[in-house]
Amino acid sequence: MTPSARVQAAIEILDDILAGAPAEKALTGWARRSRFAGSKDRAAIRDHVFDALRCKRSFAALGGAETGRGLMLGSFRAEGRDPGSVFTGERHAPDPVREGETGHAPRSEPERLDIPDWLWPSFSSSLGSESEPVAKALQCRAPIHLRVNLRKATVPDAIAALARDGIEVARHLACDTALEVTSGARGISQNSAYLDGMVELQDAASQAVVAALNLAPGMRVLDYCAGGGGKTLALAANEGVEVFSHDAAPGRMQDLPVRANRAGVKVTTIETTGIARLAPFDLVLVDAPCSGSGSWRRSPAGKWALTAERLQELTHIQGDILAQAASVVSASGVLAYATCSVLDEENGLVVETFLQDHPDWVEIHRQSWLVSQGTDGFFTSHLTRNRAR
Ligand SMILES: C[S@@+](CC[C@H](N)C(=O)[O-])C[C@H]1O[C@@H](n2cnc3c(N)ncnc32)[C@H](O)[C@@H]1O
Repeated sequence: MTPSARVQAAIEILDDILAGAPAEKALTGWARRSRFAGSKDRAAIRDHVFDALRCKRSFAALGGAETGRGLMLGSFRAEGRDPGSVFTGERHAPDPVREGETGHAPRSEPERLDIPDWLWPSFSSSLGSESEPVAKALQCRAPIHLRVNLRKATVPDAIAALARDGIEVARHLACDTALEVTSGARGISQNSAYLDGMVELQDAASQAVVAALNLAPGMRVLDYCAGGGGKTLALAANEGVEVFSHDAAPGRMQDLPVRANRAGVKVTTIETTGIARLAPFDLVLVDAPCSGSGSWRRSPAGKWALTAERLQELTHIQGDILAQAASVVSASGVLAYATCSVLDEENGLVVETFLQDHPDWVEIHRQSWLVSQGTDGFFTSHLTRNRAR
């Protein structure tokens, strides 16, 4: 496909997404209908679509309309490129730029930084002087990070194995096990280091949340909101730690046995009704459902789908889960709360509400990771009972 045809395809897919289709579904639907497109075409079109979704407000302003065409026009103008070279009207190319499709420069801070107006006060008060750098980082593509599974390889061995298959990486400062892919990223899931369980795809801050837990052999640990099991596997990579995984939607953990097997670790999956029988646990990790605002680079549609009502609902859910999970922590154990959100409402404020409602608990550790520092945005807080100190 020509560069122009790829842009035209992105315009059509963006129109589907703007009409309500989930991004992945719109992309796969287009690929199914367009068998002529090769893997490089599909990858380039995907990049166009996700770049436009990350910058939907500012591109719509620059392109003059919140349509697929407006967003793609805006993307050219944002880069200082003349859209005329691609919007030619030739075969498979978008129509030439029409009079009136002039657009305008973003007129406000949140429009320039691609944050919804309603969220800007909360976003900027949560992040203070980091608001602009974080919002700008959320406009860009996310790096690809790997976690070295220390059960299967040392970090230098994993780096060498990846290099043999043409994947170059650099160590990431956020965590000892974290690597950032610097070239060859597209081959990762077919790579032998990945297939042999030496490395897992996982954001460096997500790894650092687990590394910040003082895990020691003999501990019994419950991952209360395990989801697909990314943190479960990072927990289980610690020798001698017994790991249980739970999720209110057990179907989300369906791939976990296969992933654990590949990683060479043991994980026991439990239903909600089984938790009380196995309690108490030395450590309960609550990686709570949240806005995902720290990972909007990866899932940009979430930035535009979030509403004030949903945010408030999430804070209630987070508080409820934290209270449930606290009841299965041993007397001297730790309750670790985590979100991939950058918003105070979902982070410090949830912890403070919990501590007000549970005066026998205290916070012993709090840490945040900023999107502007090269990871997803993450927050964690470690809580324990007063008498345990
Ligand atoms: C942020 S995701 C977890 C991501 C996962 N820990 C990982 O590292 O890949 C939050 C998870 O919480 C689960 N969840 C929602 N409500 C819950 C509840 N009341 N109890 C336990 N899990 C819940 C969701 O099904 C979702 O899988």
